[in-house]
Amino acid sequence: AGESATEPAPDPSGGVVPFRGPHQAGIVTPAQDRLHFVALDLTTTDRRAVISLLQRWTTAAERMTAGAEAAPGGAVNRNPEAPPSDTGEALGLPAAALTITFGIGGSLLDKLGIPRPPELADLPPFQQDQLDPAFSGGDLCLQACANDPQVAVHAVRNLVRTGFGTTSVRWSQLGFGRTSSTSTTQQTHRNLFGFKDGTNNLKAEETDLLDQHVWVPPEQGPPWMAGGTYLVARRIRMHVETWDRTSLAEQESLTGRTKGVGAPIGQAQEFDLPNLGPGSPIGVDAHIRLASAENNGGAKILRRGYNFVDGSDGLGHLNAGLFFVAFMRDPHRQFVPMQSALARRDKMMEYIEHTGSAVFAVPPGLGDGAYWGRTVLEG
Ligand SMILES: C=CC1=C(C)c2cc3[nH]c(cc4nc(cc5[nH]c(cc1n2)c(C)c5CCC(=O)O)C(CCC(=O)O)=C4C)c(C)c3C=C
Ligand SMILES: [Fe+2]
Repeated sequence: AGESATEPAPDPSGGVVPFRGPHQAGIVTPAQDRLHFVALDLTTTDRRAVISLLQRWTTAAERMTAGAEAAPGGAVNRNPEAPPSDTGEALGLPAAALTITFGIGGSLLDKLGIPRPPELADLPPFQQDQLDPAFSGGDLCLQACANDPQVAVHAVRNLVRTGFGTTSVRWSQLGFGRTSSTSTTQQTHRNLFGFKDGTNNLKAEETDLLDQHVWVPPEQGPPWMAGGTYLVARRIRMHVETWDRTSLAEQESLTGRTKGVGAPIGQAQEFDLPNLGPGSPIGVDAHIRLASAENNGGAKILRRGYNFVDGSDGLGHLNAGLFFVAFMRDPHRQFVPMQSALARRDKMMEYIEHTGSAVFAVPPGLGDGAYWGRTVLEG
């Protein structure tokens, strides 16, 4: 009985996700368990230096997503008198479904004299924003997701290291538990309020809806964004201690869903459709009503966020929350109305605080031989 010794054991870490394709990986890829997100600023405006970095980043990222070291020679097989070309902490670890998604901030385009697409205009301020510049903006971003935190951190660390002299880290965020499902094959995980999060998300299998809400069509422009998407990141602190003193009934009514099953209030099962029409048992200020497509002119987004706990705040509270990441065709027609409605009316706002914000253009996926940003920088 049992498995034969010669049978390869299934790779529980998720294997290798293809790096090249029509869209970048890490968007509709089934959400991995861990995140390391970094925003960087250019330290030069020399376009050739930026192109050279993006070429080296692409090569290193493609290697690492395949489970290889960042550069040939790696951690131990090169000149012992020189620093190793890979930092080494992922030696012997599988690829763990690592994806690295690359994004460009409006500020990078300004610095290099490239016109910003209107979708990349700065977000307006929202009521109750408590944004910290130390957690906002950035010329470039790299989103590394994997099923092993060491693999995600290794990827970001080696890319940051490669960028030395051309970029510097502006801010970074670790996430430890996905709060979104991006495929119907995945179970819904829970956020730090204890609720299933990601139930009514766009899913990889809904290709028509992705074309409608996520992927930039060629006619939208600019040409270098066709097949790409825009990423909105919000670092949202959650006051979990206050939430934990709130009754279950109040928690469910604020959310608009039950805590156990995750069903819309008034329904029995998680994936039952919410009744938002006349006589609805879901409150007028419930989170899922305010964020729904019905309340936002039909707008939907692909959420791909992560829980975080960044230690404590020195005042006896966890510095915990949701690192909200979402992909969409146009932040101003999708995220902005949603967040405006939530900031104005969502009673959940009493328990949360938006402390960081950034928007990035995520160009389409790469064909053979192409490097990140080529079509933007070479015209
Ligand atoms: C502007 C967009 C959104 C922000 C910011 C946001 C923050 C946020 N959300 C939760 C918890 C839940 N959100 C849920 C659903 C949901 N949230 C958004 C958008 C934002 N959330 C949307 C579009 C939806 C789907 C609405 C619908 O049509 O049903 C849910 C319910 C489960 C689910 O469908 O995912 C929970 C729970 C927190 C805690 C939070 C900030 C910290
Ligand atoms: Fe939400």
